[in-house]
Amino acid sequence: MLTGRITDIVQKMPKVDLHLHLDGCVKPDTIMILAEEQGISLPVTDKEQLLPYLQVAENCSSLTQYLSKFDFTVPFLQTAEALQRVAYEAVEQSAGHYCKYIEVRFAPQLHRDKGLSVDEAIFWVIEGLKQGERRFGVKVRVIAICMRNHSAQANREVIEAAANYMGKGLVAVDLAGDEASYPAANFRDTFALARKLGIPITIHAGEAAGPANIYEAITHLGAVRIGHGVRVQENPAIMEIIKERRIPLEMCPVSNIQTKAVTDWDMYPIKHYFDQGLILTINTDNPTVSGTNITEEYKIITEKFGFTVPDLVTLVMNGVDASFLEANEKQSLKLEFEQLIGEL
Ligand SMILES: O=c1[nH]cnc2c1ncn2[C@@H]1O[C@H](CO)[C@@H](O)[C@H]1O
Ligand SMILES: [Zn+2]
Repeated sequence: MLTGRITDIVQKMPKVDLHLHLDGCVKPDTIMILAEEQGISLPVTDKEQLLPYLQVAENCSSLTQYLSKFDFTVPFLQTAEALQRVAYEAVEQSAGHYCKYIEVRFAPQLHRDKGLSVDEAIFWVIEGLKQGERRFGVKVRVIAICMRNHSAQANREVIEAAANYMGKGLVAVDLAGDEASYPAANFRDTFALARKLGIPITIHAGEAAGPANIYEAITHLGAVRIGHGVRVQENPAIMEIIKERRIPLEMCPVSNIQTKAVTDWDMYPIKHYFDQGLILTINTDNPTVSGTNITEEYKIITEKFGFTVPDLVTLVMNGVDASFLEANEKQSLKLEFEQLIGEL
C-alpha cells in the first residue's frame, strides 16, 4: 500500500496525458444518452450492464481482443453532436484528474458512416475540445490517426485533412490498429506525405509486435515519439538507439498489460527502462476500455515498482517536454508545472 502522503501527491500532482483515444474514453452514461438520441437500441437497459460491452474483461489476451471493444462504441460516434460531446467530456474527465494538458487522438475515417467527411469529423472534435478547454482550463490538442487496416488512399486523406488543421488545434498524426497483422513498413508513403506537409509523427509500435516496428517508425516513418514501445528491450541495439535519440515512449501501463505487450506486471519493464535513462511518459490509452484513469496509472506504477516522488515528477515533466506544443507554449506549461509541483 502507498502511504497517505504519496497517494495525496499522486492525486494532486498536475499531469498530462499524451496518449488518449477519444473513442476509448466514452462514458457508459453517454452511450445511454447517444443511443436514446440516435434511436439505436442497446442490448441492456442500465449502465452497469453496459460496462462489459465497453470495457475489456479481466482475461483479455491480445491487442485484437482489446480492439474489438471499439466495434461497440464507434457506431454511436457518427454525428457532429456526438463527436463534439465526447470530445468535451474527454476534457472534463481529464480535468477531474488534474490534467493540465492532454493530446486527444482519434481516427477521423471511423466517423463517416452517417455522411461526415474526414475534415468535418476533425472540425467537430476540435470544437468539443475547445469548449472543454474553456470550461475546464485544460490545454488540449488533437492527433489524427491513420488506421493499419485502412487503404493507403484512406490514410492519405487523413494526412491531407490533418495538414489543414495544423496550427488550428491539431498537432500530429499517428498510426494505430492491429500491429501484428500490418507491419509499420507498409506505411512509408503515408508518413512521407506527413513529413512533406510538416506534420509531426508518433506511431504505435512495440505493443503487439517486436522492436523492428519501433526501428522502422523512427528511421523510415519519421516518428519523434513512440506509442507504447513496451517491447523495445527485445532488441538491445534498438533500445540503445531510442535512448541515444531521446525518443519519448508513451507508456500506458494498464492497457499494456491487458493487450499482453508483456505477460504480466512482473514482466513490465517500466522501472528498468526508467533506470536505463529512457524518456518515459505515463498515459491512459483508453480510460473506458481499460477501466483506468491517469491517477490510477501513476498509483499502480508507484505501488508495483516503487517510483519515488522525485521519479513521478520526472515522469510528469517528461510528458510536458514530449508534448507536441510549440516551443513557447511548452515553455509556459513547464513554468506552470514547476510552480504547481513546488506547491505540492
Ligand atoms: O493500444 C492501442 N493500440 C492500437 N490501436 C489502438 C489502441 N487503442 C485504440 N486503438 C485503435 O485506435 C482507434 C482510434 O482511436 C480505435 O478505434 C482503436 O481501433
Ligand atoms: Zn493507443
